[in-house]
Amino acid sequence: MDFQGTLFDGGPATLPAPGEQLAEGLTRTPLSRGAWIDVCRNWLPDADDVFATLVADVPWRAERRQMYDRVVDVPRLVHTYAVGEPLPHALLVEARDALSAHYLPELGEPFVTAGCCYYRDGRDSVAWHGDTIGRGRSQDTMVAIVSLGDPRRLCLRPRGGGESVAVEMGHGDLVVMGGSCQRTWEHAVPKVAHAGPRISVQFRPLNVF
Ligand SMILES: O=C(O)CCC(=O)C(=O)O
Ligand SMILES: [Fe+2]
Repeated sequence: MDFQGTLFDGGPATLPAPGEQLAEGLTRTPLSRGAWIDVCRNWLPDADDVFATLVADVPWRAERRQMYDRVVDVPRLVHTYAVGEPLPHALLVEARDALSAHYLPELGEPFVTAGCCYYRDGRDSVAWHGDTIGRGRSQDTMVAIVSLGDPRRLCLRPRGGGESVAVEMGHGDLVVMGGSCQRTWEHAVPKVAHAGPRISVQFRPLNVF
């Protein structure tokens, strides 16, 4: 597997003071129509250990069905941790709580669910969609993604047409889609010719899917 290890290997498996660390490390890119993305590189400590634990311990199931606002082809494995369900790694609890604390003034509520997706190789992908099953259809919200394993591109394009943008999501990186992003833009993780395994953990507020 050729993803880069973290700087934190062997160090204490805790996040630095969340507000401080996120406030310093995040870069916000405004998109059009009130959408934006925040990116923080190398955010999650011990990403190697979290990745290995998730591969082994998450009850992965195949997903290939209708989802979001249309029928999309979804070749990847998934599992969602619902509200109150224990997460499979302590660092994910820390990450979720750090995100909730940092974004509370803007979001007004905590992140409470964790959707996990396992892209086994470059053939696994998710097609263009917005997370619009719940409140994301009509309200501003946030979806915070922690990426583990091989880097993959998150592509975003305005609904109804326009130029797309792409963010590389690397091992331990944090990418947050916010504002109107779920309803005014779409996102996708396209297939690529060569990629090793990648896991995405998406933290969402209540009733955002
Ligand atoms: O793989 C990712 O990071 C994005 C996944 C996604 O957009 C979704 O599951 O709704
Ligand atoms: Fe999505």
